[in-house]
Amino acid sequence: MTGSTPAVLVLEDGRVHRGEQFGATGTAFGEAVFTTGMTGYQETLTDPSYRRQVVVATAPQIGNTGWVTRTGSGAEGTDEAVFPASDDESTRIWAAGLVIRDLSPRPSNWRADGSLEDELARQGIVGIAGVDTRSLTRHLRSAGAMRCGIFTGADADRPMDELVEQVRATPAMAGADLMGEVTTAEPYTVSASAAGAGAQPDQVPRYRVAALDLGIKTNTPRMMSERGIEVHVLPADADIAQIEEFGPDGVFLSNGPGDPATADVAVELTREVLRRGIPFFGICFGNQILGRALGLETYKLKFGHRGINQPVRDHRTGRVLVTSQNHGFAVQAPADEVIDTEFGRAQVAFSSLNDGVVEGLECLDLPAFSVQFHPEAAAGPHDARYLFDRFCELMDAGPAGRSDGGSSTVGPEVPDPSEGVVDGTRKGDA
Ligand SMILES: NC(=O)CC[C@H](N)C(=O)O
Repeated sequence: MTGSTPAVLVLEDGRVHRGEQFGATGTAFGEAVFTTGMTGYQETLTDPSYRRQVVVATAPQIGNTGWVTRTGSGAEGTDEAVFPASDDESTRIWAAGLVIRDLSPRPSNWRADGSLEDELARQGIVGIAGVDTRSLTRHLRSAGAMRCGIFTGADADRPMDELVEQVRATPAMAGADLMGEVTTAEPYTVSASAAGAGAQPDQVPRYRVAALDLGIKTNTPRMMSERGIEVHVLPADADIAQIEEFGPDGVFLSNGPGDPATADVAVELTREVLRRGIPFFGICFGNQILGRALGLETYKLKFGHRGINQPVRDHRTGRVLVTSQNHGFAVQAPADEVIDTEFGRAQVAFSSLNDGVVEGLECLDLPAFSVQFHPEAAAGPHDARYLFDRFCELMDAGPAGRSDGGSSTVGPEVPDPSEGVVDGTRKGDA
């Protein structure tokens, strides 16, 4: 760390923290949000959901695990087998800036081939170290997440009113429509892994899924691939015709940045999926969109849930899961009652054990569910990975209303079956 360049973090309410610049020099603006993970900064920074957010790490020392970019072939019997993939959750850092207390003087991780500081500099991301992140976090908890700016070098000495004014001129997170900035330009396919769920090579893929990329993390298609799912990742503006084109067994909606209240197009698409009874799974932004498709509202949380140590209760099993989370908005729904929707009955299926916030939804008359937390768990505990298996079970049962049955417990009624309903067979089944 250079340590010689001053930097200042300025919040929109006028609070100021002075520190030292690290990573890139310059100016960064975004919503100041804190994350409680002790590890996992690489996955956090490269998660597209952090677009336009300045991440405050509550863990006091950051950088210890360096930066892991090298990818291996995964070939058995070689060193490469143990690091088949980098820890990046996308192709770049999306967070707008990073606020920490101490930067680790050098990484200590046999997998790392770079350092956090070098990577921030390389990607032009401004960091500030030497901040009392405990006091800052307490402030964000009581005052709420808010806009901020990091200014480095000579800018750090400019008159404070000017800096605060500059921060206040930046757009707020409420009302932000950001998924178009992070989604893939072109569709792509992640093939099913032959080893997936013990599948025989001639049974791969076991399922084909259309995944709408609202800011998808790399580990999500990977989790699906490992279960024998061929994942067709589509840009955020894909329509129902593009999805139906390849007759998927299921539709997936990813995590993503911004305010779910702006995601009208994805909400309408989800309603089309529900009308057709196609098995549906959503994560994070995808949960908020399913909520809205069912007629529920979303709202902004005061400071959100971020980190890899967030406790959640699975209402179906009573199990407590420690989960990875990153959300600033949530679905408004009654926790303990069945909700009547246009698409039949639905209910809250998961809730936060910290504050009771809705952490997941399920439809009772259609094969559709979603979670506000991150079962792909990158970086995070693996408690919730079984939810990908739950999605597979829904796909095994097939679409709601399928005439050849299946083992589904979901009701046979499809509220409004449209033409072109998928019949549960895959192209490869003929
Ligand atoms: N990780 C996500 O998908 C976040 C969803 C949404 N942008 C929120 O902050 O709540």
